[in-house]
Amino acid sequence: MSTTLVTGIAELVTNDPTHPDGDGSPLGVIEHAAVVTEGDRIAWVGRAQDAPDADERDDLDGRALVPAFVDSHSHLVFAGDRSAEFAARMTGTPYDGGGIAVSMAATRAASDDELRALVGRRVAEMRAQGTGVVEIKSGYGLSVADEARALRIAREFTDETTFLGAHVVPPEFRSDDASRASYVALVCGEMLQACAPHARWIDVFCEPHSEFAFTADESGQILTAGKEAGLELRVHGNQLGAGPGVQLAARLGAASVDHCTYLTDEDIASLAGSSTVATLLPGVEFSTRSPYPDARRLLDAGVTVALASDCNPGTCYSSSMPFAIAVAVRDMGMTPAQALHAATAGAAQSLRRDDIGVLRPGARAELTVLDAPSYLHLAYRPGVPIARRIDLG
Ligand SMILES: N=CN[C@@H](CCC(=O)O)C(=O)O
Ligand SMILES: [Zn+2]
Repeated sequence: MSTTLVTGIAELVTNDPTHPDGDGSPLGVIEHAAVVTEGDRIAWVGRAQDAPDADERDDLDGRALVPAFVDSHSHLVFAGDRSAEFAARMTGTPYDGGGIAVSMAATRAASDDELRALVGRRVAEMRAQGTGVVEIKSGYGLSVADEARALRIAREFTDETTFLGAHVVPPEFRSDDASRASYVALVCGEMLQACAPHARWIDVFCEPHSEFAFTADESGQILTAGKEAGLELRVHGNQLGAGPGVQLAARLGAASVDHCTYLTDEDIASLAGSSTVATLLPGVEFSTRSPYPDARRLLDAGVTVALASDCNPGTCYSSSMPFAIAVAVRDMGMTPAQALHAATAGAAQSLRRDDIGVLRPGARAELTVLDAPSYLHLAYRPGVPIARRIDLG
């Protein structure tokens, strides 16, 4: 297998605090560094002066190199857009999840090839901004065939696929309580059976503040059925107000609870005593004019925090992890180091992966180069396209 020596790295973020050449911080920063890759894996990391030889060389000419961003929350399988809904929100209309049915109708009407092309374009957009591994959810099909199709297409782009039949109750099941209950039964039964072969994860929009989303009881039923079918758990929780999602996720051992816009002290205590990662989605508060959560409350309590884009047509049509980092630093109380760690190692932990989000021998060679001498520029230069994933494999 061919090896490549990457030189000219002014600043290398390893996320390996134990590296002997590192600064001992959680980012494990090495100055004047080099990296050797072998195929799709990291073979060596250290100071440039100690670097071994390799078949090929790539000189970064004084740039910073970081682990590729891990985008652990996205909804890329959709057709159409909801720009008019966004414009209405900017003049005061609150977000309530009702628009998901609009995207559902457009997505159901699209052909497989149209959806595949749309997802491909969005993944390429992410890669061009420094993202490596991406998680992709279903959730705009909301029928057995349309959810399974969304996951089959998502699987063409990533192994991190998430069944989100419980995104909202679709309009055809909203007439009364019995009809709603029959949708929950469908998600737990036939839909789950059709989708589980194409998914690693199951997720639910647990949100009592939206009439379209799911209660704690319904969410618990759906997550438990998913777990029995061999899927691992994720939760959309506490997005529109304080609610049961965070504590449900912690109790059921979910890998991640995402949004966490509104958190009580009890929510934070339950996360601190669990293995559940709190995934913050700064683009959502930005694009819905919602209050930003205080990431410091979580970090001070010892909770692992991840950042992700939540790229979707409703609450945040941005695929940019550097944007999420910049907003988290500006408005959520994170330091630039905490935000980068959350967008790489934290997000990897939310996917229960130890082979990404870190640059150490044996990890995947998922590398992002910055057109800047330091990772600080990610937040310092918002909106400037300085990050790009490099593929040496
Ligand atoms: N809130 C639930 N789901 C998405 C939004 C989906 C949409 O509005 O289309 C989210 O993560 O914010
Ligand atoms: Zn989401």
